[in-house]
Amino acid sequence: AKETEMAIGKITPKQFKESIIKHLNSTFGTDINKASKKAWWNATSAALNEFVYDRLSQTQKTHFEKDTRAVHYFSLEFLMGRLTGNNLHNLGLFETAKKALTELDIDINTLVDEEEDMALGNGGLGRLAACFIDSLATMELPAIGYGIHYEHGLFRQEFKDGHQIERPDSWREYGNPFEIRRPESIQDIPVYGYVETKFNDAGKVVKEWHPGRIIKGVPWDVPVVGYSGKTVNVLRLWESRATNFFNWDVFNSGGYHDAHKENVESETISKVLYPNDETDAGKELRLIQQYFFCACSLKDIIRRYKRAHADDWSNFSAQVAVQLNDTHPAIAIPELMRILVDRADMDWDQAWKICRETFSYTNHTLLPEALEKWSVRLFEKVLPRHLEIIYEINRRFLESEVDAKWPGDNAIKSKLSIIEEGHERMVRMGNLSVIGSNKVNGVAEVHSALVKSDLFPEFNALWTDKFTNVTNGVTPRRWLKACNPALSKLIDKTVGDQWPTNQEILRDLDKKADDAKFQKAYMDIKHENKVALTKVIKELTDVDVDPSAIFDIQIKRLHEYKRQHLNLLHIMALYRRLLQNPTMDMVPRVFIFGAKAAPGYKLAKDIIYAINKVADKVNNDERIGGKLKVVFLPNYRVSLAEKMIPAADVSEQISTAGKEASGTGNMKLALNGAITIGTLDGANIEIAEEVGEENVVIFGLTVDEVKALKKQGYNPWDYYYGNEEIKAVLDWFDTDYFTPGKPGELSSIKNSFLDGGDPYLCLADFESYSEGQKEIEAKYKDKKGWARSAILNTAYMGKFNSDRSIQDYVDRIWKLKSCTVK
Ligand SMILES: CCc1ccc([C@H](C)CC(=O)N[C@@H]2O[C@H](CO)[C@@H](O)[C@H](O)[C@H]2O)cc1
Repeated sequence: AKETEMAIGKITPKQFKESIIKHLNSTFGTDINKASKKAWWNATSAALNEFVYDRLSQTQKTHFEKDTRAVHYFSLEFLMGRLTGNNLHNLGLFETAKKALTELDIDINTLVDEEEDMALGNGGLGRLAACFIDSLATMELPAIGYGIHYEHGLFRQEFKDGHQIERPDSWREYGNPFEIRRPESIQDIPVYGYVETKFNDAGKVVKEWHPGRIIKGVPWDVPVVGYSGKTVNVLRLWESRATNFFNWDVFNSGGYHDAHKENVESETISKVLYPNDETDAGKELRLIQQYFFCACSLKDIIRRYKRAHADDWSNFSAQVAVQLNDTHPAIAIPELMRILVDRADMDWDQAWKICRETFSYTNHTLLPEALEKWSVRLFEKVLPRHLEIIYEINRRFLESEVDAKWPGDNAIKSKLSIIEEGHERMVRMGNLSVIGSNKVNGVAEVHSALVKSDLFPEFNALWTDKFTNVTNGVTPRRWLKACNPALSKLIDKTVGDQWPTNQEILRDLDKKADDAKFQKAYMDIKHENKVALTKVIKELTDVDVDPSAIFDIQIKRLHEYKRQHLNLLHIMALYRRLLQNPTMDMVPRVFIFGAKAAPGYKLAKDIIYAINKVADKVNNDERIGGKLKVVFLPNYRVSLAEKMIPAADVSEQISTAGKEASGTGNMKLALNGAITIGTLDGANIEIAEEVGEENVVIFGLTVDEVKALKKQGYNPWDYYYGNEEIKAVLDWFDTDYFTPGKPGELSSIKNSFLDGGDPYLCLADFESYSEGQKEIEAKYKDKKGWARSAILNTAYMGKFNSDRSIQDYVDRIWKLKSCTVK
């Protein structure tokens, strides 16, 4: 350990260079003169892994020796992005590697661009999981992330004539230096089949599940390097493989394909990530994905527990906490019950007690279409024994706990029941998660309040202290230290370099908020980052933008409730005002978008097309003198966000109030000095509280006003006929102005606002939004005032550090202790 400590801190660029060359030669069998950039990246990663693996085994050894209680973060998504840069920074080796590579005439920034994103997630939920495991390791908390080792992550997005085209992701094509295959920990997972009811010789009913197929689960470990490299935890991702490699009997009887069929089907389980964000597809394979990784993970946890506790289950929930990242892993609850009751022959009540003490559940969305419900029929087919266990959990819950509080009240019972009656009986994974967990939390104060008042009011009445809030956060290591090195260095010089693990230190920057010298240094860095982004924009879209214009950025998944189409309406209104008055005094503005739409989400794809068509027209319209530019960067992902966020002046957080559970992009953009224009939704409310009303621009209806307007009946036509600008802009969609020769190609957008009922109240918020944008313009013109606000946003983002979120989980839910790894 001593030499590693020493080695990490003390290795010289020269020694690191030699290590890179050694790995190039001996690990990758490549000669220095023939090495490709990919080879240099692999060799550099191998050189840094020497330190990672050492700390990894140190950490595991220590946790085992101290038999530490640990949290297990169950998530179907981990949106990790790239790891080379992050791991170098967290090991304190980035500058060393930079110098070593420079001596090899390699620019570290181009080298890290060789790495494919580990895009094993859709958006907020998946990225939050990645930030959380970074914080858990940095805070030296024993933790394991559990998920699926998808062969193909989130699709690659290309634009063809402005339309989104999906291409398969192949992150592992060139191998991945940051994963270790662990064949010694393979698990066998049963699915399908039927349940036999038997009586054991004590006359007790025993349930025997005869599975129709066994799937092999192969774990891949991705080291999670904490900042300062003391603790290296694990992210264990399960790959599905077929058990019997080849069914010779079927083959010999001439059925080659059938012989192989089973294999193919088993392997498809971890083949690809479902690209739906906030919309439940309800596909059989998705349910099997959920069960597969939960069953593998629980078996893995129990194997580790038994090493220290054999068959004494009494300490299980004291040693093991499992966090359910939304309802996607909720099947873990009946799976643990099956293991305890059917396999460990435990009586129901004791087993149920252990379950509830072990599991806790985080809700990330209120959208009805995102709440998972599986048909009883499908459950019967895929997981017959689990269905029985769910029925029993439900029966005991309704008959004891619900009836105790609401005797004979069937209405309440049907509301709280895990089973939704009706022509197609459904299993409500949200209700199961609440019933089977000791704690339920939302991800921002307003969201957690709505989870109690709107989503689970009866459960809240039944178990008030079960519900809590943990406002999201983001890791300042990736989202400031690594992605904005120039600003990091300025901060180091100003308040010292301990802020990556103690972000409250940034608060002291507020003393410099009005300091002209510091303002200049701070805004010069913003400008440099904008210049860098103009190059990326040119490379990806061939559009030239002026780095002195306002960079107004909206980056997130494409969804109606996030209202990228409200942003587009305002852009079209601005464009129209400019056409009517080209000399209009307007600070040049570049509206920058990044967003993927779920492949099956038509209107979302239409909105992407519309933004691209409007962009083409506006960007090539001489009459407006380049005052307005619109840019849609393709294939928005973590590594692109790291290039866009440091260059942002304005952060668009314009969701309909009550719809965005929290948001985390809002935190990253504010941390990097962007001024938020947003609604009082999700964490925007807490950001405004922390940075001060004068350092953000709030507009639009509040949560309660949205509810009131919906209640009284919202008619978007009133705004169409009531606001001439809205009418003109909407009518523009019907013409072929933006789609020459193809009138009406964009009409689906207009229709969604009118006939479609404008469900997310874009027209109702348009005027307030437009006023908000004028306020942004006015603020930007006051250079000193703007610089002050930007600096204060960076200074006051301490609350939104994922370390603070994790500390809240530790204090309120997990009751975990940190463990120093010598
Ligand atoms: C069943 C399909 C599906 C897939 C993913 C999801 C996620 C819960 C969607 C998601 O990513 N939600 C986002 O979670 C972030 C982290 O808490 C929040 O900051 C965002 O507001 C929320 O939209 C729902 C439904």
